[in-house]
Amino acid sequence: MLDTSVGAAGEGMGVGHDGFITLDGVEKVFQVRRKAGLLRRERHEVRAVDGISFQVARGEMVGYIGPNGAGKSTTIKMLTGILTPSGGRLRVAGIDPSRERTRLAHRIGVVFGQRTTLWWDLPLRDSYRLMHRMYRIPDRRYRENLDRCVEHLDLGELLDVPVRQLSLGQRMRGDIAAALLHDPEVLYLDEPTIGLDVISKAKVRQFLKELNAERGTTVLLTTHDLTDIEQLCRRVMVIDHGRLMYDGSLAGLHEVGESERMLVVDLERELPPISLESEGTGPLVRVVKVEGPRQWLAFPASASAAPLVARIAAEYPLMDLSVREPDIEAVIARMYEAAAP
Ligand SMILES: Nc1ncnc2c1ncn2[C@@H]1O[C@H](COP(=O)(O)OP(=O)(O)OP(=O)(O)O)[C@@H](O)[C@H]1O
Repeated sequence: MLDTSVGAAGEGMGVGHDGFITLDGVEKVFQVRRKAGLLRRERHEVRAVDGISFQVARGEMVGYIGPNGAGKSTTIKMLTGILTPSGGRLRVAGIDPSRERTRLAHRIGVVFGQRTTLWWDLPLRDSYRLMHRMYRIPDRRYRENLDRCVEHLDLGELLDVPVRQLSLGQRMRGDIAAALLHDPEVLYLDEPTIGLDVISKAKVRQFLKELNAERGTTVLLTTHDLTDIEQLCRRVMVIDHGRLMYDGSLAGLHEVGESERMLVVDLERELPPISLESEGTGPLVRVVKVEGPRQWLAFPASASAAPLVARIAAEYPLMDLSVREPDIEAVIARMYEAAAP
């Protein structure tokens, strides 16, 4: 197991962030029973979160990533008070979530991408009205917040549609609005862009950026999409097997993992492999595959794609181009390899 905070120098090392959200040695152990023979079942422990400590300052937007089963959702559930930690100390805005869950609920918003907090049979509008009453949101504030969400999340045409009839992407936008109607100071987003098309993803990200800039909302974001992190978070924490493995910048994580991003280039015609050299440093890209007019070029994930795109556009007959992020599992696997003796 790697040490915690393998992070990049300087940024976001888990120190120096005053603690609006504070975790100190937090643990969550589940007791499960599993089959051990035809009739016998034995008890066994799952350490979903295994002694995690970090602080998030007010107004920060932090990515919280890791492979499946790493302990991300369990952490978020403890931060909302849904689950009680088995050990350690946890505070959100000075509140112990599991002891004062209702008081905390007025100050936080939560979006679980895989599940909805909306009423399945009701149109969005009615779900929002119920929240208006539940959270006792002043009328004017409610209307302003709803208008803003409707505009930025494109909900106008969806307000009278029952939630069960919405697509996953539409439902997600509806859920994000629901989490924001009461002006939460902290927003937990668990896979908020899952199932969204490229345009909806861009809209949601833009909206979150504005929310953070204008209202200073603190955001903890769990995602499998590294582009979410790249565009929203200066700081990323990586969790694996319930432990904090890294706390720093995304570029730093790519450096530690020596990961690569991929340019997928569509040329006007079939051509020999693209070659981009730079004086002194040698090749800037590595051609991984050529299939007719399409070429796949790998480059270090910590480098900027913009100058490479500009060079390709200037030197080759370019039709189309996209950038693919490395997946989180691959980055983490390389992190382990890099740390192995
Ligand atoms: N209620 C529960 N009872 C028993 N085990 C659980 C429970 N909830 C989670 N776990 C286990 O705890 C571990 C962490 O799960 P968690 O859902 O927090 O992971 P995750 O990082 O959110 O994963 P994913 O990306 O797949 O959502 C997993 O091994 C999971 O099976």
